Amino acid sequence: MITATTPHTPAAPNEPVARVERVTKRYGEGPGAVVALDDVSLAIAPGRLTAVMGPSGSGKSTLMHVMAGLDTPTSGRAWIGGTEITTLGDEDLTAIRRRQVGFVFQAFNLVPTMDVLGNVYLPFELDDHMATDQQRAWVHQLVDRLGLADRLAHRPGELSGGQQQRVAIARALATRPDLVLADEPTGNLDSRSGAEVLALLADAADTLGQSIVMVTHDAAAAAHASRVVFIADGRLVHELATPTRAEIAEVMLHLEESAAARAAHRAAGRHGRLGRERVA
Ligand SMILES: Nc1ncnc2c1ncn2[C@@H]1O[C@H](COP(=O)(O)OP(=O)(O)OP(=O)(O)O)[C@@H](O)[C@H]1O
Repeated sequence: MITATTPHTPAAPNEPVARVERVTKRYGEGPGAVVALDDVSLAIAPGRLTAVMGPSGSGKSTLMHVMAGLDTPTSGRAWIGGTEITTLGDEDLTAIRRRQVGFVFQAFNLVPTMDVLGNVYLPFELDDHMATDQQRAWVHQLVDRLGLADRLAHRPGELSGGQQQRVAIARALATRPDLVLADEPTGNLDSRSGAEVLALLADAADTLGQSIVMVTHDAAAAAHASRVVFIADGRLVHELATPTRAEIAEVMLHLEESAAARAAHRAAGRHGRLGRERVA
């Protein structure tokens, strides 16, 4: 078990570490516009692993991007900790992201020319400050716990996919951010490495109090979460607390069937219109 030695100022107890309120995101204008998020409100409680699930194209990545301040909503508001990010300029937004948010991506996104330690220390460098002694001690605990201690001088190309993702997790946790956002973190891993990575993320939430939001298609991955929220057609439609894999799979099956039925219905409408236009 890791014990944190780095002083950390967490979000106020029981206050959400991130929140969106009545967020809508529309791409394009007129009849071709796509509503990726439709009046979504969600608060992320501290110290938990929260999974966001939904059929393809349901708005999961858009939600994550709005929560991280990587994308601005068409309407509605978003907060990281106590700071409203929807009103911030680019510079302040970048600073908040660097200090308060860690990212884990499907494709690892490590710097190929840097070794493991260089990659893990990157958030400090990007934020233009040297890690303090306490932060260094913390990083060393992390790399130990993540099983990377004997790989510190290796470059990403010399590591397995699972090891690369563990480096990405160490990097995301290094600054003890308020929130870690993980986008399909096991999407490029075999099931054994994927299960290891998920156990590490769940452990980071359980034993370090790290707040993590993970977007995933995979019911087995989401079953590591203490809360699973489901999104369909840009709306939050359901949520489960500490669900089993079977319970998650059942909800997903239902949502995917509904999404397929809606798509078929829309396609039939389009064909009907086209047919009528041809006859006219
Ligand atoms: N930049 C964009 N321009 C236009 N439409 C977009 C853009 N980004 C996303 N969309 C549309 O918004 C909707 C939601 O997309 P999003 O990527 O958030 O879904 P998702 O649930 O993450 O999908 P997947 O699971 O397939 O990655 C989709 O219909 C998508 O085509």
